[in-house]
Amino acid sequence: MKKASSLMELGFDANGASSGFFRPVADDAAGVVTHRRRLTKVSVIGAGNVGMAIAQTILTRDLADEIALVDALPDKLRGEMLDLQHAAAFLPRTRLVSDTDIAVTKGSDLAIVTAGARQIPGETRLNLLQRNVALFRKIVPALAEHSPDAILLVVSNPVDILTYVAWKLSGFPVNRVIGSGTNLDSSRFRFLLAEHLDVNAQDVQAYMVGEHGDSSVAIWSTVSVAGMPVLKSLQASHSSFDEEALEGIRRAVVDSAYEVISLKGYTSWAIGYSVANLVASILRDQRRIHPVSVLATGFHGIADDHEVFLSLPARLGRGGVLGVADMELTEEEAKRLRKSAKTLWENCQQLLGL
Ligand SMILES: NC(=O)C1=CN([C@@H]2O[C@H](COP(=O)(O)OP(=O)(O)OC[C@H]3O[C@@H](n4cnc5c(N)ncnc54)[C@H](O)[C@@H]3O)[C@@H](O)[C@H]2O)C=CC1
Ligand SMILES: CC(=O)C(=O)O
Repeated sequence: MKKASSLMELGFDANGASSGFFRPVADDAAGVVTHRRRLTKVSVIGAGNVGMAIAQTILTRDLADEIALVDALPDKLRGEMLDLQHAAAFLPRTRLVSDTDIAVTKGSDLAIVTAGARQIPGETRLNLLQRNVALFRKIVPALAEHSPDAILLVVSNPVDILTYVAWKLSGFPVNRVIGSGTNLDSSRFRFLLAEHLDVNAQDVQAYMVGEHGDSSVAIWSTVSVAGMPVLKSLQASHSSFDEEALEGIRRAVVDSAYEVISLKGYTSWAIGYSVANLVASILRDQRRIHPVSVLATGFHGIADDHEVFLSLPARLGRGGVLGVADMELTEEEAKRLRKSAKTLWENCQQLLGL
C-alpha cells in the first residue's frame, strides 16, 4: 500500500485542481491576488514531547501559516506530522512540513529548538549540558544559515546556558536569541499563589527570575493581585509567611518539574503553552512582558565581564527582545540573583573555546 500525506504523493497533479470549483471574480485574472504575500513560518527542531506540545499549541492558537518540524528520527517525525495534519478539519489552516534535513526550516521567522537529551528522574538540568552542547554545534549554525533573519527561541535544557551557546554559534544579534527561561517557572509560581488566594492565575503578577532550574529566584517583593502587594497582606494575616515559608514555596515551584518528571517521565503541556505564549507575543508584536532568558550582563550587579543569560522580565515583540525591565529588587533578592548568575557563569566557563 502506498503511503502519502497528499494526493500529489499518490501521483495526482494538483496544478489547476481548484479551477474546477472556482472562477476568478475578474475577467483579468492576473489582477486577482490569490495568495497572501508574506506568510509566517515557525520551525520546531526536535519533535519529541516538548516540540510536539509546542507545535500543537501554536496550531490551535493560529500563530503561524507554516510549521516546519525537524527531528533525527524519520519515522517518528513523519508519524507526528501526519497525526497533526489529520486534524486539519478542526484547525485553522496551517501548512505542515517535516524533514530530517534542517534545510526544511529555510526562511523561518522563528526557530524553536527543543532537540536534545532530557532529564531522567533525579537528574538536574545542568547534567544535560555536554550532551546538548554537542547537538547545538550541529543544529544552530545550520539554522542560522537557512534563516539568517529569524528569531531563535531555545527551550532545550539547561536552557540558559544553551541560549548563550546558541547566541555564540548563530552570530545573531542578542535581541534575536531568547531562552524560554522562567516563563514556565513563573506560571507554576502564579498557579500556587492563585490556588491559595482563590483567584485566576492570570490575575497574579509574580516573577521567578534567574536560572530556569534549582537556583531560580522568586521575587516576592513585587508579587501583586489587583495592584495590591500580596506578601504584605499575607504576612499581616498569617505570621507563618516567614523567610523559611517563602523559601519552601520557591522550592515547591522548583520541585514541581522534578515531580512531573518522576510521575510521567517528562514535562510537556505547561512548556507547550508557555512557549506558545511567547510565540504570540513575538510574532504578533504584542510587547508583553515575560520572564525569559536574555543577556543579563550589568543588571542587578551582574559583572560587566560576565556574559551570562538568565531570566529577567523582558518586553517581547517582532524584533525579539525589545528591552529588559530594570526591576526594583530587595538586597536579598539581588544577592540571590547574582548567586544564580554565578552558577550559570561557572558552567559557561567550562564551555570556553566554543
Ligand atoms: N526550558 C524548559 O522549560 C523545558 C525544557 N525541556 C527540555 O526540552 C528538551 C526536549 O525534551 P523532550 O521533548 O521531553 O525530549 P524527547 O526525548 O521527547 O525529544 C527530544 C527530541 O530531539 C530529537 N533529536 C535528537 N537529536 C536531534 C537532532 N540532531 N536534530 C533534530 N532532532 C534531534 C530526538 O529524536 C527527540 O525526538 C530537553 O532538553 C528537556 O530538558 C523540557 C521541558 C521544559
Ligand atoms: C523539564 C523542565 O525544564 C521543566 O519542566 O521545567
